[in-house]
Amino acid sequence: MDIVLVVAVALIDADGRVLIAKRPEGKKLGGLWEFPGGKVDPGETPEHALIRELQEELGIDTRTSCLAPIGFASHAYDDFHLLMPLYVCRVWQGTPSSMEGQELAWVRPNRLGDYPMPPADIPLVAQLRDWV
Ligand SMILES: Nc1nc2c([nH]c(=O)n2[C@H]2C[C@H](O)[C@@H](COP(=O)(O)OP(=O)(O)OP(=O)(O)O)O2)c(=O)[nH]1
Repeated sequence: MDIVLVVAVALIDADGRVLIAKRPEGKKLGGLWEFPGGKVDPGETPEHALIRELQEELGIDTRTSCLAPIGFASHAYDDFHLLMPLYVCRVWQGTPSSMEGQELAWVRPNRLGDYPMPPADIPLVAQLRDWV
């Protein structure tokens, strides 16, 4: 089974809320809420992949020193094994807005359970709640 490396980030605003984005309907895991991020390209560091994804998806800029790793998901999907480090980030430039049409939501950590997320994310949400 291929291991796919995906990086994700919990952006946390001044009120302690976390940004999640809704995966488009019709796609794999469509309609579920996820942390911003995506696949790490060959030759790319996880941090640079995340900085790139944040520019592409949300139109914001951050840097490696503003990314703190807090845990990871290791989850067997039917067709691949997901390895996904989760970072938190509290400092960025710009205002996150949906560049790719995904619905966005700022959510208190204790309300994340109201938003259906991919199975890989469930243990990560618990780790995030402990951390925030
Ligand atoms: N960004 C992100 N991806 C997640 C999360 N949880 C989770 O299982 N994933 C999965 C969904 C996708 O299979 C993969 C992310 O890759 P991607 O963002 O490039 O995915 P995609 O669906 O656009 O691409 P693809 O799988 O259709 O090729 O990781 C999460 O919280 N954030």
